[in-house]
Amino acid sequence: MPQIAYLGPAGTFTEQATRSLTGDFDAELVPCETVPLALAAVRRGDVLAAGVPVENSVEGSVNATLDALTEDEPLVAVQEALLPIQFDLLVRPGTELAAIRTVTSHPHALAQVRNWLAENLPNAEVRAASSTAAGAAAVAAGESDAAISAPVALEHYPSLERLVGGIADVRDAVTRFLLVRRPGKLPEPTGADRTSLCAVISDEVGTLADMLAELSLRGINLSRIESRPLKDRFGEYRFFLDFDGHVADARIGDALTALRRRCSTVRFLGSYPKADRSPASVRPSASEQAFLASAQWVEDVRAGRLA
Ligand SMILES: O=C(O)C(=O)C[C@]1(C(=O)O)C=C[C@@H](O)C=C1
Repeated sequence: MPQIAYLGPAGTFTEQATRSLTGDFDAELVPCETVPLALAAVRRGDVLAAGVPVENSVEGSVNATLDALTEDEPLVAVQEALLPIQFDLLVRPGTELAAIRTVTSHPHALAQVRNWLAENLPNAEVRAASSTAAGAAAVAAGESDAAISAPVALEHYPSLERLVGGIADVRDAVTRFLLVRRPGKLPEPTGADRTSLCAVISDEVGTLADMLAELSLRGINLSRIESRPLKDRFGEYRFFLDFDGHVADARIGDALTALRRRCSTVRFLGSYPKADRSPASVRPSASEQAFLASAQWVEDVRAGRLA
């Protein structure tokens, strides 16, 4: 049975998302303490794939994931999942709100309940945990009074109880997760795909605008752009781009060819079906047919068949 790593321990949102991402096949889920450790297990070949959080509608990108995707051997995303996010406040039985002195969770979770904490636990010390479930484990071990956790965590920590449920500063918050593997056969195009890549451009006038123009000229819808520092070179960045379409689509292949020429580094991070299955809207001049017909025309001109 294939093994799939995820940000653990059991009871995280990532575990829930990874279960839905691997719902089509039998898999053994392997918890890892951090996203970089989960991705390292994939790179070593210890596991087939890893489920990782990549972006939250409230708090933005999960930087640990973006960095770990690009700072070592290439990996590619093959599937994505969206999960609605609301939190529970878990405590040891009998703990009242007024008695809570310490509260712990994953920093991304804490950021999504900042207002709730300010209103309801203004004097509690807030401590970062490696995941929401690690926060629950800390409460079970008596190391913290309360944890901001995923509702599923209670199943794994039956010694705890839910003091407050449905906590969220922003209703309808969503986190996007990816199933990531070593490079290999890509998922087939579905007409409702997303392509992710990371590009490093030179620090010169107009290079970012030029890079984005390569997408817009081909009618490609950019859904996300994010920059992360290169770390070893102050003031230089890598850009993470998500856009509609599959690398097998003619307009995407054409845009990637142009980006490869323009950027000092391009890393392909995958083409995979979008979780919401919303089809890409493609204008007629960027359709497969238009690209094929125009490539054929150039071939005919070059061969002397047309002028
Ligand atoms: O700690 C967890 O439960 C996670 O799965 C991580 C994570 C994240 O990195 O954003 C996932 C979803 C929520 O947005 C909060 C935390």
